[in-house]
Amino acid sequence: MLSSLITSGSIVVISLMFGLALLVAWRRFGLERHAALWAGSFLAAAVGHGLRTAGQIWPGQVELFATLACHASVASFALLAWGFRRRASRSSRGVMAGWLVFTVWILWEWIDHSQTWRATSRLLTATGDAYMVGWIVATLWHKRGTGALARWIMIFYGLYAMSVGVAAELARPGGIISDKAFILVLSIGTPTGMIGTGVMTLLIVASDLAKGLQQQARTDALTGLLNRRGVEDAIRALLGTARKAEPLTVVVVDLDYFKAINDRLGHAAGDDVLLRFAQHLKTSLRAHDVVARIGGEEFVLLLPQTPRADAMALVERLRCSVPEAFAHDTNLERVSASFGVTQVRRGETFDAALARADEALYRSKHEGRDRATHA
Ligand SMILES: Nc1nc2c(ncn2[C@@H]2O[C@H](COP(=O)(O)OP(=O)(O)OP(=O)(O)O)[C@@H](O)[C@H]2O)c(=O)[nH]1
Repeated sequence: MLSSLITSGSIVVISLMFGLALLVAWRRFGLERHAALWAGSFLAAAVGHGLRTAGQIWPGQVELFATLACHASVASFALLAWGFRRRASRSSRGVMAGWLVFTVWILWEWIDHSQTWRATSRLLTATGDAYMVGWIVATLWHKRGTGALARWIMIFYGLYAMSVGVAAELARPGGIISDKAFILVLSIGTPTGMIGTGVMTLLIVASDLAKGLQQQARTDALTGLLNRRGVEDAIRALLGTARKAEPLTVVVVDLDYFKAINDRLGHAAGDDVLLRFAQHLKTSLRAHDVVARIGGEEFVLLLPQTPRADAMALVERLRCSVPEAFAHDTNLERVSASFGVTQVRRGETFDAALARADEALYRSKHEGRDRATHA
């Protein structure tokens, strides 16, 4: 009695700790809703195992507590699966439908209260848990990294849920194993599965946070384009192909007399022009071209597989389209941009190519702006 109280009490503490850790992470770091659902999953598990513990303390109510614990277990797995579906932006209808079916079914067994209701409820709970794990594994099936680790942990958890179902079946009154043996399976498997899942969800949360920060570090906050660090990463990937003799063009673009826009209309209007200009660049280029903002009103374009003649034709079209893009805005005088264009040479660093493109841009500015120069 004491040892089983200690076991179920420890499971309550473990699930509470993971639930609270996820809840705090969700609130503190402004995480997406799936983290809250996972926190809910562990808190529901804590409630479920709390009810089991309560059943041991008040044996008179053991059946009521046991059936409520079955509901809490299915709810816990359903919330976990719901979190995974949400994180992957996939529909949770299958999870919800399963949750409803198993809840009603377990409730029905309780109301029916046949001789075998308890064993059947246990079997239903284990099947419901395994069904939810099935959704999680299916959601993670093609994921790499932490997704692959999570998939394996969940496969083991699913196998464990199934073994609980089998044990429940074998422990039916008159079955070949005792109720004690069934409880033993639960006491070993549940804390193991709980710790595995808890560590896994926290790892996923940490890895999502790290990815978000990396993304932020590479992104320009105003325009959402890549920033200087982002473009350096992009060029590193592209230079590999440029070395294989595919022409890679670097273009530096700078808005003309931008200071005058700021001075006349204010900084917010200047920001709006930068944002619209960024969108114009993005929509004017091909999907595999790279657009980045590396300074105040200075942008960089990387045009892979684009030889000099094609690059100059493209840049010329772009240059002519800039005043048109702002023509409808009566507050603005003619908006134009200057361009410096160059090809990345074999074995050359990005900084060297950028410096040459900058020199070409300087010449465009010096020769009257609203023009493109190749270097
Ligand atoms: N609104 C806004 N202005 C910025 C931002 N970053 C830099 N600037 C402003 O951009 C202006 C750039 O001015 P200059 O370097 O003289 O360039 P310009 O007026 O465009 O002149 P040319 O480039 O020679 O044609 C400065 O007034 C900066 O304060 C920004 O994020 N938002």
